[in-house]
Amino acid sequence: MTQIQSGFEATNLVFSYDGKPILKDINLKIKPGEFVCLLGESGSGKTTLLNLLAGLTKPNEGHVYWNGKEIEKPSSERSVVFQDYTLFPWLTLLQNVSLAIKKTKKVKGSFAKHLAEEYLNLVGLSGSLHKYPFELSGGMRQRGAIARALSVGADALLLDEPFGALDPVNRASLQDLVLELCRGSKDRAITTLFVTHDIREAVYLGSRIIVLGSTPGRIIADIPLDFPVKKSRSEWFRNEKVQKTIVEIEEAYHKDILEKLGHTVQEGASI
Ligand SMILES: Nc1ncnc2c1ncn2[C@@H]1O[C@H](COP(=O)(O)OP(=O)(O)OP(=O)(O)O)[C@@H](O)[C@H]1O
Repeated sequence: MTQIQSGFEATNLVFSYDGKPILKDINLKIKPGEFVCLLGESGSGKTTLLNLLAGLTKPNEGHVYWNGKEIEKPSSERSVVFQDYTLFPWLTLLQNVSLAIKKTKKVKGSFAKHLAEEYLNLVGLSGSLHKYPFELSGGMRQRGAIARALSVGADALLLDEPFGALDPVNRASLQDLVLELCRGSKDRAITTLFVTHDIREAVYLGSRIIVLGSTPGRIIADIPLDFPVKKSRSEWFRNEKVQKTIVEIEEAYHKDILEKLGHTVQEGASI
């Protein structure tokens, strides 16, 4: 069955590991250019959902589409960035990114190198092209991973807690970089799914937030965001609307916990 909807679409998704239900009744559309942050407590199935959209896993029931075509396997159209740095340790930054370009775009080595340099410049790593991953800080390695993910021409970026291991300063700087790369350009809208445990990070980055409740994972809140333009970070976080949204999301978590303890919560109730 082919869907005409572009971007991501998941319909009636069910997923289990060894008979244990992990995701249930997931119906989700992510429009081209949307930046969706996925929150949910540990074990709620965030990585599993990301893997399904990446094509790394297949659903037991239901369908997952990218630009109207059923997702059967991973594709360079949808790049993934994990928390653990995934650069090849035996290659320099430049070689890591060039190799990805050569493999996916089938271009000559010299052109791949040129393109790789452009992407590494874009993420602020022009001074470290010939360094090996072990010579770089965690933040620099994640910049490299983002450059590599984008350099293959991906239209979708799937990021799984990419900044979870970074200190607050590096984390803030990487957040702004991702915002600029994914949401900054009108010419090339990158559809993004960003998994995080950090509500503030989700609110800062997302154009929409989805919260997964657990056992089994299902969508318990789907919140579109429309905030003022970000100038000063601290000022932005003091904004009343921003603060109200952070509280609303905390309440969604709380509601899920109440439900698990046996309290009645109306199905599909909005928060
Ligand atoms: N390969 C696997 N085999 C069996 N069970 C798995 C496998 N991968 C994940 N699980 C289980 O599936 C459930 C969901 O895992 P998943 O990693 O998707 O959750 P998560 O929300 O991303 O968690 P976290 O926030 O801790 O990363 C967990 O109970 C986990 O133990």
